[in-house]
Amino acid sequence: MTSKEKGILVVLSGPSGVGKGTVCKALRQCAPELIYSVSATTREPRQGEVDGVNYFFKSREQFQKLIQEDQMLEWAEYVGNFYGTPRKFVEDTLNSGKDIILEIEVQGALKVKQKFPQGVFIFLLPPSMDELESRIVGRGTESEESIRSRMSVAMDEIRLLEHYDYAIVNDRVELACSRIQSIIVAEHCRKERVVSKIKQWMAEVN
Ligand SMILES: Nc1nc2c(ncn2[C@@H]2O[C@H](COP(=O)(O)OP(=O)(O)O)[C@@H](O)[C@H]2O)c(=O)[nH]1
Ligand SMILES: Nc1ncnc2c1ncn2[C@@H]1O[C@H](COP(=O)(O)OP(=O)(O)O)[C@@H](O)[C@H]1O
Repeated sequence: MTSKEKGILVVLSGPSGVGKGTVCKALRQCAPELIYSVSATTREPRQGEVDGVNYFFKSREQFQKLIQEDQMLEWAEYVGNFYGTPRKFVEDTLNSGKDIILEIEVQGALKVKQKFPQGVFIFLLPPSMDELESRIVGRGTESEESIRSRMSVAMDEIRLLEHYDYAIVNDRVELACSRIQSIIVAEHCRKERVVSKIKQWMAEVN
């Protein structure tokens, strides 16, 4: 009997405006087999965002209830709002052998790392801090106050890069995308991932 390999949990973090959402959207085209975790948040939907697709939009009370019921794999407060990863979807996806990507901020990523040290942690960097600011401003979704808050936490986030396995500069979306794909392919080839299978072969031979 062969036991099913679990999927790989990939965490993608990076400061606001670096292009996480854009790169994930591009990844959906070039890596359709990758599953995306949809987070819950208390922030207001932006224009065009759809409940259940971009986020599960929740009131603070609903969000607190999810935490109390232990339905969150991790959660964090970011610039005045709560964000969290629904636990069951992640666990079910990994158990079914599929890879899943979580696009989450650094505090949450560190909590995930405690629970899933075998996860793959990727940090997306901007080509420069000036370019980061132009991207947040250029997106046109944030108030001046929100832009200031996001820029002020950006350096603190980048300081936590040491906890990640990989750093990718998002200079061009297609390049960032293919770098992430390459990382996932390489992680699938890690010898640790096939050890259990080899042990099983050995047991069958003996
Ligand atoms: N910890 C945690 N962070 C999340 C989650 N979902 C999104 N985030 C992060 O929350 C931050 C703010 O997200 P958002 O309001 O969509 O703003 P944006 O990053 O400027 O597009 C980003 O760093 C996201 O990666 C989650 O489930 N958990
Ligand atoms: N490689 C890139 N080059 C130029 N602009 C980019 C690049 N990646 C993303 N952008 C732009 O930067 C802005 C912020 O991207 P977004 O994906 O919303 O960032 P995040 O999800 O990290 O907050 C968007 O207007 C997007 O079109």
